Parts: sequence; structure tokens; C-alpha cells
Amino acid sequence: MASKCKSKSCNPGGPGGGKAGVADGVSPVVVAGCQELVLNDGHIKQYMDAFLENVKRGLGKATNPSAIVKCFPTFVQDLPNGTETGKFLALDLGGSNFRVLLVELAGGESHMDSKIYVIPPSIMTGPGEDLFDFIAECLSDFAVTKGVNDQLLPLGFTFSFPLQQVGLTKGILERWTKGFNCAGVIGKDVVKLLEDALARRGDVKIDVCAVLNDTTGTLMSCAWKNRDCKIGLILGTGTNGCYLESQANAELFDEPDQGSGKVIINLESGAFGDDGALDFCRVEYDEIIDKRSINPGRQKHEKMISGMYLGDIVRLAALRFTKEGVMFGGKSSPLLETEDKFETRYVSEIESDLPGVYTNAKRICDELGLSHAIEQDYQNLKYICECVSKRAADLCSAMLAVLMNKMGEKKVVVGIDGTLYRNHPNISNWMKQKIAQLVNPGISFELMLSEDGSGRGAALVAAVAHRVKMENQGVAAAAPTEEAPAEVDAAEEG
Ligand SMILES: Nc1ncnc2c1ncn2[C@@H]1O[C@H](COP(=O)(O)OP(=O)(O)OP(=O)(O)O)[C@@H](O)[C@H]1O
Repeated sequence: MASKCKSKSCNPGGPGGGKAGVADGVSPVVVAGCQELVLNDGHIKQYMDAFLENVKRGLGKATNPSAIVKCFPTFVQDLPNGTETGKFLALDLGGSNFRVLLVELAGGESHMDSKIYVIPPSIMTGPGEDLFDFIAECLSDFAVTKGVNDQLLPLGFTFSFPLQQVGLTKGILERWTKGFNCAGVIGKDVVKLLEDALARRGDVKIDVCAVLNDTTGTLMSCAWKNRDCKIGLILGTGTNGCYLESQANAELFDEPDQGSGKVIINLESGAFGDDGALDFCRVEYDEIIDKRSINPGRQKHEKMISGMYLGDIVRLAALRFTKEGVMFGGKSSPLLETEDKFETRYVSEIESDLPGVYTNAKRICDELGLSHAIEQDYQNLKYICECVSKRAADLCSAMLAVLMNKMGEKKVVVGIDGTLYRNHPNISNWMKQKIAQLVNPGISFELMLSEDGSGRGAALVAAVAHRVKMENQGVAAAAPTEEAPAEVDAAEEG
């Protein structure tokens, strides 16, 4: 685990990048105690070397079986070209909610209707058959509500868990993450499980054209808007990345070159560090969170970065300083002592308080039973939040810089999706600054917030597959396009 930083490049100013004033007013003991969360230049270099090495191991045929960052080829070789047309269904499973979408593409425009279904915790950790029956039931409900249950629509299935893809419509679950643990799914083809569940019902006609991860969906969705998009990143419940790699470097991908010479690689970067590669910058809080998780020893990178964990890292740090008598007058509360009660949205809210104003911090302390907090506590708490989220931003930046340097493209747009990235007040700016320091000269980049990576992206993968299939058959590429019903739960234009 991380030792106290002694190098010259250590950043005593904390998350502000050493600028004077950032830690002003914060208790010196808290600043010193948070130092282990601050990544210095040496840490970043060590991370970048290790991550590049991991990606190369994942891509290599001989090294992949023992690789930690699995670099699964997605079988997606063609980015959208804007001519995709028709009506498509998309499923999005990968977090606490399950979403069904009806996406209509026409002339570079998209229209989406969607409905969110909350997954009961009993389904998230119950038998796999129950999960797929639940998905089929939601899809049937949606198709009937939208009046498309009698049409054979192409469907893109976003399944955001580590999948070893064997084809565009065949993906074997490698392991569960993000709180899911359904029995009997690991090692099986999730498209087949979905088709079996649909067959058990027999009331909806679906043509599953593609299974993909939400990072791939995000990349595709953003590439549809901006052709320079070649990297996808998720910062939501979990974290993961994907990028467009030369087919020649993707040794696991044996398919014939379709002309693009490229394939999207789903990194499964959340697992980086599972072999100890990140121990040099992991701290006690990371260890506690990992040990008590439902997947100990797995997804160590994700556990330092994503929305499922950041709030609890802050809670553990605040609890430590309280026990040391430095915060909250040494008096904690039952909620501060309870895991996951400090939500990651609190981190965004506390960091959104303007300098010297602690409206959100006070409200959150009150909610957590810490109404005895004083202004010094709010200042300390905000500093802890900044250190934890800056560390996450730095790790993501270093990862993206490795990919950009490896790809060697002059201009790269990164499509990013996830509530953490979307709502956090600082992460986006911190990432822009840090990546600019880390990329090779001559590379320009842009971070692009995805409008709906997992929905439109899944439909686009299905649409591109449909277009390529039709082009190969010499048929105009159009899926069914009847009017969508007027009543919608959520409608977005893109
Ligand atoms: N205001 C906020 N600021 C930061 N994080 C937030 C905020 N609101 C919710 N979150 C976090 O965002 C996460 C959910 O993000 P999102 O809905 O993008 O993920 P998901 O689709 O469920 O899963 P994933 O995108 O990882 O596959 C939760 O972990 C939650 O703690």
C-alpha cells in the first residue's frame, strides 16, 4: 500500500495541484493525513507504465489468459457514418436500473423513448434465470406500451459487465461486478439467456443484433456526433474504458478485416490493479472497502474511482479524523459509522459549495446526525472530498493519456458517460488539465459528455450491423420506421 510521499514532486497543496490557498483553513492534521491520497508525478508515471504494460498483455494472444486488463475485442469494427436509419430497440443493464429504449434514427437525427425499471435487490443477487425473466418481462411491457410488440425490431443489448465476446451477438459473462451476483450466469452466453427468457414468454419478437458494453455504446453514440471519437469512458456506478485499436494489434480478434482495419477493444479497466499493480497508491480505506465488498480482491481500480465507492472512501477518512479527535469534536454519529451512508452525490454537493460557503456541507452533516459540526469541520470535509475525487480524476486521466499516446492519433475525442462525471463539479476540468500534461506533444483531445451512451449507442451498434448486413446483400439499409406512439415515459431528441 501507499507510503507517505517523500519525493520532490509530492504535492503538499492537495487537490488544487499545489496552488496556494487550496488547503487554506483546513486543519494541518487533515492535510497531512490526506497526503497519501495525493498522486505525485512519480505515482502517475508508475501508473502509466503499468497500465500500458497491462494493455499490451491483454491484447497479446499468448499473454491474454493471465492478463488482468482483459482487452476484450468487441467485434464492433465500423463506427456509425450517419446514414443509419430505422427503428431499433435497446436494452441497458449495468447498474441499479434497467432501461428499455426505442430509438429511431433518420438523417443524422435520433429520437428516443425509454422507460426505466428498478431492479429489486433480490433479483440482483438471485438466480440468473429470474434476472433474465425480469428483463424479458420489462421488454414485453415496454414493447406493448409502445405498440411495437408485433414488429421484428433489431435490438442492441448493453450488458455492462465483463463479457468475453465470441461474436457480435455472443458474449460470455466472465464475472459479476457492481453489486450483482446472479447464480448460473458466469461462463454462459447472455444473449442466449435473454433469447431463452423471451422464448419462455413467447409474446415479443426480437432480433438481437448486438451485445455490447456501455463503454462501447458511449463511444458509438459520441462517434455518431463526432467522427474523431475513438475512446469511450464510463464514470458511473462502475468505471471502464474502450478504444479503437488496429486489428493487427488485437491478436485475439481473428475475424477477417472488414475494411476499417480496426476493432473496438473493451478494456475492462476496472480490474487494473487486481494483481497488486496499484498497491503503491492504494490506502487503508481502499483495503477496507475491498475486503467487505461482494467481490474482494477484484475491481481494485474501479473501487478507487467510481460512484459506488467514492462516498464511502470519504466517509472512512472523515471517520478516521473524528476518531483521532480532529473532526466533529471527536464525536461521530451512527450514520457516519455505517457503510455506504455517505453517498457519492454528497461528494459532488459538498464540492459545489462556493468558497467560504458551506450550505451543502451543513445540510449533509445534519442529515448524517452531525449537527454539532462547526465551520472547521465543513472545511475539512470539503478538503477530504476534493482529495478523494481528484485522485479518481488523476487515475482516469493517466489511463486516457496512455491510450492516446498508444493510439498516436493527432486528434482524439473521448466520449464519456456516467452520473459521477456528469454531476461532479470538478472532475471534468481536473481531467482536462491533467491529460494535457500527460499526452505526447502534437496530440489534441476533447472530452465529450455522452447524451445517452448506453441507449443510442446500443441502437447504433445494432444499426451499423444491420447497415453492413444490408450493404453486403445489396439492399438499402433501413429497419422498420412506423411512427412511434404518442404516449412516452421519456423522450429525447439527439
Ligand atoms: N450528484 C452525483 N454526483 C456524483 N455521483 C453521483 C451523483 N448522483 C449519483 N451518483 C453516483 O452515480 C452512480 C450511478 O451512476 P450511473 O447511473 O451513471 O451508473 P449505472 O448506469 O448504474 O452504472 P454504470 O454506468 O457504471 O454501468 C452511483 O454510484 C451514484 O453514487
